[in-house]
Amino acid sequence: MRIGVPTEIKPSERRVGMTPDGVHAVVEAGHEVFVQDGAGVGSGFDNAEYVAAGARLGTQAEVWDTAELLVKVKEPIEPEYGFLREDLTLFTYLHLAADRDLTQALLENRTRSIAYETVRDGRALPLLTPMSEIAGRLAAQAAAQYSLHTEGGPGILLGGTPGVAPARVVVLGGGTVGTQAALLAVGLRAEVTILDAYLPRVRELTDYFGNSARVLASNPRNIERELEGADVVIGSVLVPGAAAPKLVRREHLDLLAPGSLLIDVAIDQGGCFETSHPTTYEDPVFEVDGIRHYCVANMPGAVPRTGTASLTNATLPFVLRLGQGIDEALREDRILAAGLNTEQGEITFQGVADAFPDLPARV
Ligand SMILES: NC(=O)C1=CN([C@@H]2O[C@H](COP(=O)(O)OP(=O)(O)OC[C@H]3O[C@@H](n4cnc5c(N)ncnc54)[C@H](O)[C@@H]3O)[C@@H](O)[C@H]2O)C=CC1
Ligand SMILES: CC(=O)C(=O)O
Repeated sequence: MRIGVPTEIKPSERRVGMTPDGVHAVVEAGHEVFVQDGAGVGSGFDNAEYVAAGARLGTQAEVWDTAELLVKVKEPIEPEYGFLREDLTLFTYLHLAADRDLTQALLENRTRSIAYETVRDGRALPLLTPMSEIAGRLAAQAAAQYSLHTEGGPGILLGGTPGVAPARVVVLGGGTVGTQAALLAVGLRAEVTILDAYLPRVRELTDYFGNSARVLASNPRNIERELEGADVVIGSVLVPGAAAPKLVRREHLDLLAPGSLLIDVAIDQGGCFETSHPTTYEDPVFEVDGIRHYCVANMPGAVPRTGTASLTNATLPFVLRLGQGIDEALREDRILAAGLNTEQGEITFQGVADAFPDLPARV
C-alpha cells in the first residue's frame, strides 16, 4: 500500500505521523512510504533517517496525492482541504464533533476518515491515551507556569510553602488526562480534588490516590461547591467522539478565586467550559470576566520529540493492520472500525452525527 506522511502545518505543531523506526517497520511489511521533505525535523528526525528507514521523500502535493492511506497527527486545516479526495483514507486526530467545516469538507470530497480519538477497545481509547497522558502532565505544568506573577497570574506557588496554604486545583474528569494532571499537581503539593461521573472510575481513583487527593462524584452541586475559591480548574471530561458537556457556565466564574485559571484540555471536543474557545501556543491564554482561560487544542505539539515517539508506539500496529487492506481491516477489526468517522459522503460515527443532525449520516 502507498502510505503518506506529510508535514503538519497547524500553528506550533511539530509532531509528525511516524518516526523513522515506524517507517522501517511499515516498509519491512512490504509497503511504500512517502514522507514529506523535512516532515520529521520538528520532532528531531532528519530526512536521512527516513531515507535510511526505506522512505521516499516528496513535496506536500506528492505525499498527499499519491497516498492511499495518509498517516497524520492533527486534523487537516483549511489549506489542506484541497487535497481531500474519494480514494484517500485519512488516519489522524479529527475531533469532528467540534469542527463543522472539516466534517463538511470530508463529506463533500467523499474522503474516508478514521479518527485516532474514537478507535476504541471497550472503555479504552488506545490512540487517544498516549497524547492524553502528555496533555495531562502538561496541564499541571501550565497550571504552575500561569499561576506565576511573571506570566500574568496571581503570584501563587501551587504547593504553597511551610505555613502558607497550597493552591486548590480542581480536575473535572478523572480519565487519562485528569489522572496525569492530578498526579503532577499532587507531586507539586497542591490541594487536589478530582470529580468524575462514572462511579467505577471514582472508586478506582479513590483507591489510587488514597489521601493525596479528594475524589468526588461529578454532579452540578459538587462541581459548584468545588469551584468556590478554586485557583486552577482543569477540564478533562470526555464522551468519546461527542461534543464535550459544558460543566462550567459563565455565571460560575464568580465562584472562583480572583485571578484563577481555567485549563480546558477538552477544548479539542469543543471544551467543557461555556466560555472557552480554542487557542494555540502562539497566544494560549485569554480572559473572560477576570478569569484566565488556557485552551490550547494541541498541547502535546509543544513536546514533539516525546509526542511523536509515543504516538507512533500506539498507531503502528493499526497502520500495519490497515496496510493489509483497509476495507478488510475495518470489517474484521471492531477496535479499528470504531474509529471510522466518515465514508462515501456520510458521517459514520454517532457522536458526530448528533453534533450535526443536518449532515448526511449512516450510523
Ligand atoms: N488539548 C489537547 O491538546 C488534548 C486534549 N485531549 C482531550 O482531553 C479530553 C480527555 O481525554 P481523556 O482523559 O483521554 O479521556 P478519558 O475517556 O480517559 O477520560 C474522560 C473522563 O471524563 C469522565 N466524564 C465524562 N463525563 C463527565 C462529567 N459530566 N463529569 C465528570 N466526568 C465526566 C469519564 O467518566 C472519564 O473518566 C478529551 O477531549 C481529549 O480529546 C487529549 C489530548 C490532548
Ligand atoms: C489528541 C490531540 O488532538 C492531540 O494530541 O493534539
